[in-house]
Amino acid sequence: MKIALLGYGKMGKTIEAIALERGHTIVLKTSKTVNQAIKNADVAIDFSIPGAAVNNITHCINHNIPVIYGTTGWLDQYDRMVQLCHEKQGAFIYASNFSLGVNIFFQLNKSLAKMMATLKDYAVSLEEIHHTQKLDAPSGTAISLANDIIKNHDSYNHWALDQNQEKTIPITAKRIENVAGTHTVTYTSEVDTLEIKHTAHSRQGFALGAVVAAEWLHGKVGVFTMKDVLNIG
Ligand SMILES: NC(=O)C1=CN([C@@H]2O[C@H](COP(=O)(O)OP(=O)(O)OC[C@H]3O[C@@H](n4cnc5c(N)ncnc54)[C@H](O)[C@@H]3O)[C@@H](O)[C@H]2O)C=CC1
Ligand SMILES: O=C(O)C1=N[C@H](C(=O)O)C[C@H](O)C1
Repeated sequence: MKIALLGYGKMGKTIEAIALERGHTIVLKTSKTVNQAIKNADVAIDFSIPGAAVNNITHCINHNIPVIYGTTGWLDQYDRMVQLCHEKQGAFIYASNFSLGVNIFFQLNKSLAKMMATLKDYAVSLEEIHHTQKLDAPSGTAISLANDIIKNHDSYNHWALDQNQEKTIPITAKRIENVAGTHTVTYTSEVDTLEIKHTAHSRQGFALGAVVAAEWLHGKVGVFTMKDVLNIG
């Protein structure tokens, strides 16, 4: 496949190495506004900045290029981009986290939330830890985990960063040098604590997942998720 890399930073470079290993060609790598060279691509993979989301996705969809979208921190525009994709019969996958491990963790989190929903003595909280260059907080993955708890546990209807309020899942975001991404979901009662945790050892898992998603999306029309790609859940 001919791949356009939108965002050629830490993730863009890791994806490039994996894509080349898997026999793909990189026809465009940009860290600025998308340019005309994108017309030669079979698929675009975007790991850039939140402020570029609407422009980059719109540009790809208008040029009929399928989009793998990994950038986090722009979800207020998600429904608008989904609508555009349907209107133009494009192809689009957004995932807050493309790694296989986290997508299994998402399933565990949903099952655990269903089990804990009847156990009113336990209070849930989330913690995410990332490297110090990260622009958004809380992480996209933490937001996905919180939203999945809200859908499956009737004691909660909101999440909030660093706030303890009624019916609200508190999320703590820590920034520590060189941490690729750690997410912990904790249920605490008077008598004990129950925790599930995912620790990324590097960016390899995110990058491999994004390339696998691009291979899967090639030739398809519609809006999909990593659940479709991995056939889980
Ligand atoms: N969904 C997932 O699995 C993962 C998502 N991410 C997300 O990916 C994004 C990028 O992460 P990193 O590579 O660590 O950041 P980074 O800062 O290393 O790279 C971002 C790059 O995008 C460039 N850029 C700025 N404006 C642009 C534009 N308009 N078009 C294209 N590129 C532009 C920047 O110059 C920079 O080179 C973040 O939002 C992060 O949260 C990161 C890891 C995994
Ligand atoms: O910025 C990062 O690095 C990461 N961002 C994603 C997120 O916001 O959840 C995924 C991963 O945790 C790494």
